[in-house]
Amino acid sequence: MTPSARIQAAIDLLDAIIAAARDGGPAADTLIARYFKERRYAGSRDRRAVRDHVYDAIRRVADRPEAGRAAMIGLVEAQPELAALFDGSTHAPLPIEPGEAGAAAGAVPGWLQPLLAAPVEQDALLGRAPVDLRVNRLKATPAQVAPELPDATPIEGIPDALRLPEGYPVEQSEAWKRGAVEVQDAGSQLISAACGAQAGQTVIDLCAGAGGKTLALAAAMGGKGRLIAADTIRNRIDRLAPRAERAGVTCIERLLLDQGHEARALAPLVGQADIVLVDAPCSGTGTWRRNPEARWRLTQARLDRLVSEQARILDFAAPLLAPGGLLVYATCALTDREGRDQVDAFLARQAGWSAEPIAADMGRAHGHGLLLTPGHDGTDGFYFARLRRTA
Ligand SMILES: C[S@@+](CC[C@H](N)C(=O)[O-])C[C@H]1O[C@@H](n2cnc3c(N)ncnc32)[C@H](O)[C@@H]1O
Repeated sequence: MTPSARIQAAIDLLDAIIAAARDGGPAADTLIARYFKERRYAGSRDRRAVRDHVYDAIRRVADRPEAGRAAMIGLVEAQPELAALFDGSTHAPLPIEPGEAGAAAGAVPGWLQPLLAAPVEQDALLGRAPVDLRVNRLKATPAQVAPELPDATPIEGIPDALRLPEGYPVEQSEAWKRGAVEVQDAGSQLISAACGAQAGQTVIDLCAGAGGKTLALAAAMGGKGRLIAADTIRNRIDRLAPRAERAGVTCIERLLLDQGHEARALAPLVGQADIVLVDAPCSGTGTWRRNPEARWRLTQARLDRLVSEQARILDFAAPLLAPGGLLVYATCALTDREGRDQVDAFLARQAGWSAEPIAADMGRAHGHGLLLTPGHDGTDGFYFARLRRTA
């Protein structure tokens, strides 16, 4: 492909990504993979170059643009050398017309800016994320892993965390293959640690997804106790099985919940749990470093739905705790509605609960919980709180 044809390919892909973001279609990565599957003539350098153009354009624009061409012309402002590639030759985009505007640059969609927690450094939300690892204590110690991953550095404040540079192919390392390390953002590791899970306890990971935090909880429990990983999406929870096998974890029970009727499957667990982790579905505003197109998908209506779903999940989570038990509420969101205010509303709604301070060397206290941000902590953005059942 010529450099100009790569620009046109990026424009075509951006058109598809914009439509998918508007209509709830596939993720950008899926669309890019499909696009190249149908174009075998594109070599690996073409693919990399097109992908870089696409993601540079996505990162630069906060509000979903009208069209791929506007997004790419916007990128020309940041990368003026691209302007000459709009030359109208075969497979190339037409020249940029005088006065033809590109999409405006920005980090956070305008409507969302006032909703983000005040301490959030908004410009840092689109930075490049490193590869964070959690050393799996069931298989190794950080000291044992260090010689296998000489590029890894420790992360202060999180004893089992290591950090590698962005894009490091960790899955090719022996340490990863034998399950001695898991890829997990340092912020996620802090949330699992805040659960304080111990061997022999009954622990429920209520929104377990593919089990990133479940595996961390299992390691903290030394692989002993009752650990239930629940979710409403079967293929997410199914992905946990091979991950648990690689990590050497055998104590996990997987539980598929029926959306809207979760209490049925959870009934035998009422009053049983020492710890329940609610890692709730959320706007993902803290994960834009890895998923910048999420900004083009989020709407006020979707945020409203997420906020009420989080409250509903908290309400069916609460009865699962034994008296004295701990509910950890977490989101990878940085809006106060999903974090601080959600916790305040829970405490106001439910009698017999109190928030506990969180002892951590990272983050900032915010309301009853802790706020982690890319700008302040170098982690993905999270909000989490520890809520104790007192009665
Ligand atoms: C933020 S993700 C969890 C990520 C996961 N804990 C991890 O560490 O990798 C939220 C999860 O909540 C699940 N979820 C959504 N609605 C739910 C519900 N009503 N009950 C339980 N899980 C739900 C979603 O399917 C999704 O997997």
